[in-house]
Formats: sequence, C-alpha cells, structure tokens
Amino acid sequence: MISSDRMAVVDANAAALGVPRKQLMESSGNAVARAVREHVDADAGDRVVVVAGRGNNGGDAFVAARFLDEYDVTTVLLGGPDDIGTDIARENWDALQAGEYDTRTVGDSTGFSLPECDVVVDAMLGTGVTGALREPEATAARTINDADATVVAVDVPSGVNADTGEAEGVAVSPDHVVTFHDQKPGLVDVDAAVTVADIGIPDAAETFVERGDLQAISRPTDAHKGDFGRVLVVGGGPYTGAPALSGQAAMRAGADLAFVATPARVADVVQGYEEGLIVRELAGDLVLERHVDQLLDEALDADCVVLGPGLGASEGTLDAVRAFLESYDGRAVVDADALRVVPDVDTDAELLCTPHQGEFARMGGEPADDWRERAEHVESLAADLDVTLLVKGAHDVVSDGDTTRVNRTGNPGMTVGGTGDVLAGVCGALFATHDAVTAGAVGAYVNGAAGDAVVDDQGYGLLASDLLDEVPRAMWGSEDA
Ligand SMILES: NC(=O)C1=CN([C@@H]2O[C@H](COP(=O)(O)OP(=O)(O)OC[C@H]3O[C@@H](n4cnc5c(N)ncnc54)[C@H](O)[C@@H]3O)[C@@H](O)[C@H]2O)[C@H](O)CC1
Ligand SMILES: [K+]
Repeated sequence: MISSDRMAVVDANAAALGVPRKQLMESSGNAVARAVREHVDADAGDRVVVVAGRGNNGGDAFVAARFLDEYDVTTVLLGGPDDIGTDIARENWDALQAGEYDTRTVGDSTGFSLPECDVVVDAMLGTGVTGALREPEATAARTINDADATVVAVDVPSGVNADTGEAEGVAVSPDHVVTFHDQKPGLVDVDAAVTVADIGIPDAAETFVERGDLQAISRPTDAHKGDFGRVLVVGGGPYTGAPALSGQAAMRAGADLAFVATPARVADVVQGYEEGLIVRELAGDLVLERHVDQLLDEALDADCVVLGPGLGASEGTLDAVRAFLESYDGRAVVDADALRVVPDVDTDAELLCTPHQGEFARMGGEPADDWRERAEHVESLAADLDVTLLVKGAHDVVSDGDTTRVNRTGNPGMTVGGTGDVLAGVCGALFATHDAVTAGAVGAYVNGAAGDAVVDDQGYGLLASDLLDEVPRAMWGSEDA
C-alpha cells in the first residue's frame, strides 16, 4: 500500500536511478492494454474508446492505444492538444498523430458524446485530481457510467482520491482498475477488480534514500515562522563543540529555534560559537539528575530534543538521561553516550537513535559487514527496542522495525570527529516536523550530501563545521531535481 506522496517520491527516485518517468509511462500503458484485452472480443467486432485527460493519466492511455493496435480503438482527448500539461503525455499524443490513429478532441461539456463502444478506458484523471470533477470531465464521467460498456480505469477511477477513496462530486464507477506499482489506500473499498501492475520501478527506488526523498521536506511558499519547529539540544559538560554543532545543524536544517541546555561551566563557550543559539545554563560542570526537572520544563517548549552530544558517560550524567527519558513523552534524537541507557529505559518518548556500528553492537545489535545483512539486524533491533534506529556506516540503515531505508551519500572524509553531532542536529530539526523514519532517512542523506559537497570542493581534510554551510544547499538547493 502506498500513499500518493510516497509514490511521487519513489517515482522521482526511479528517475534519479536512471529510469525516467516516460519509461514508466510506457510500462503503465502496456499494463492498461493487457487489462483491456481481457475485456475485448475482437472477433465479435468489439470497440474500445479511450477517454483521456490532459495529465499523465491521459498519457498512460495514449500509450495503451498504441499497444491496442489490433483492435478498433478511438481516443478522445478532453481538451485541445495545446492543453496537454506534461511533455511526456504530449509526446505520446504526438505519436498517435504521427501514426494516424483515430483520435478526437473535445472542447467543452456540450461537445462530449461517447462513441459507440464495448469497452471504455477511463484515463481522465489519476493521482493529480483536486476537488470535484470539473467540466468536461464531470459530464464525461456521467456519460461513461450510463453507458452499457465495460469500464477499465487507469490508476484510479477518475474523480476518486487515491489516498482516501473519497470523491467530492461525481466519479467514474469502473469494472476494473489497473493501478501501478502498489495498491493505493483509496482503492481498497472500490467496487471493482483491481490489478496492481509492475511498471519496472526498481526496488532501489523504495529502499535507497535518493533525491526524490527531498520532496518530503520541500517548503510551501506560504510557510510561517513557527511551522518548522523548535529543537532543544541537551549536551555538553566534558565537551563544548558537540552541542554547539548539533544546535547549529538544527538551525541550518531549518528549525525555527535551537536551544542548547548545557552545564554552566561551558555555557559561554557554547554560546560563543553562534549567537543565534539560545543557551540555557544548568548549574555546575556536568548534566546531572538534579537538572532533570529544569530539562523537562525546557522540553515542554520543544518539538524535539537532541539528547547526548558531548554529555560524556559519567554515571551521574547517564542517570540524568535515564530519569529524563522516564518522564519525557515527546520526540527525541538520542546520540553518543546517551545511547547507553536506551536498551533498558522505560519511556513513553518516541526515539530516533543514531548509533555508529560500535554503539549499535553495544545496544544489542548484531554486527554485519554486508549492508543487506546489517539492514535485517537493524530492523530486528528497532522492533525489539520499539525505537527508530539510524545506524551509521558507508550505507546508513534507518529502520523502525517495519519500514527500512538505506542511505548512500557520504564519504570516508566524514569519519572525522563532530560529523555525528551535525547529523544529530539535522535529524532533530527534521524529527520536529516529520516522522522518525523520514527524519532519519532524509537526515542521513542531507548530512552525507553536505559532506560530499565539501569534499568535492576542497578534497579531504574536512571539518565537521564545514558541513554546516552545506546543509541548506543539500536540503533545498535542488528543489526542482
Ligand atoms: N509513478 C507513477 O505514479 C506514475 C504515474 N503515472 C500516471 O500519472 C498519473 C498522475 O499524473 P498527473 O499528471 O500528476 O495528474 P493527472 O493526470 O491525474 O491529472 C492532472 C490534470 O488534471 C487537472 N485536474 C486536476 N483536478 C481536476 C478536476 N477536479 N477536474 C478537472 N481537471 C482536474 C489538472 O489541472 C491537470 O491538468 C497517475 O495517476 C498515473 O496514471 C505515469 O504515467 C507513470 C508513473
Ligand atoms: K483514471
């Protein structure tokens, strides 16, 4: 089962992996033609009419018409050729013209009449529908429903929302739906046969985090301050750079505000790295149990807490982490030494844990050199602990025990100290406004892509702080990609 947002991501990932949408359209059209053949008796003189809209749903049907050469097929385009909205649909329309297929165009609803036929291919609208069907689609849908013909719908019945199954006005009632790649939630209750057609999207487009995944974080142009969340980093004591890097990374990754709760001994140093950080002092040299009430209070204003950067592993600090998690029920990225308490803590918080492979093993994970094997072990530990894991490596593995994604950006220059703190901060910003798997997957992709950009630019010898400048470009620099 796949949502239309996720389908769009997978589609863009397929293109990034060398399988462009026009190729998928060819497979879609072929699959539609196969389904249509099940319903046509050519010997009996059966006729097929394709009713196509101006988007890619129509484009699929232009392809289908080519694959149905041997039958009597008429293609009706709702609109003029200049109204076709995408290049690939237009190219397939042009191919029908060049091949002198039987095609017609319809200007408005009064011009629509369904040619005599036995099978109708409904390709007016697919996942691109918004709101109730307008004209001439609404009239066409009523005419199709009234006709005494078998109706094969392309992807989804026109007018039906693929995610909800709802129709805001009239919608086509098909006999058969040919949907692509995976079942859609909105088709489960449709009273028709549903065929799921494999259109050649590589598994890698689902498994690997690729450019298409950035669609999940694209920002609406009417966004407001406050839409992108507040992050609270709890870190520092023995170290100062780690919490500062995480806080700055959260800001670079688009958090509206980044707070850093850190021991008084290092608070000024942490503040000195970046004036935009809001530093909250905790009395003393280390984070300890006596700070937990103050931390829980600070966390009330945060959409996500990043727990761990530079905290150290002293017993008192780990007791504080444990006590914090026992009372906290929000979202937290857990990194570095704070990971030690995760396997046996009793918490209502939703955790995104970011161990490297040594920390993963210490948490109870089974090590494996082969990333496929490791992905299975990550999935099973995530399920056991009821957390989301992002296990860092040449292939980063993200899993909540159910959905598992693998990231391949990054390079050997990133083994230097501090890159994990940047990753934790980026994940904190993303987890403030997205689910844990999306935050971990996109966070790993962005952090690695930032590191790749730095190394492309200046070669090895990368500093963790170099990543900070590149994070925004890695996230939004290629929005049209
Ligand atoms: N990987 C894939 O998912 C693939 C999907 N394919 C097919 O592409 C369609 C989705 O195509 P898209 O161009 O995004 O949208 P539509 O064709 O569904 O519609 C866009 C078109 O419709 C107009 N419109 C929107 N709402 C209405 C309305 N209420 N009334 C009238 N007109 C409306 C809008 O203005 C646009 O012009 C998917 O379903 C698959 O069939 C690919 O071919 C293969 C890969
Ligand atoms: K359709």
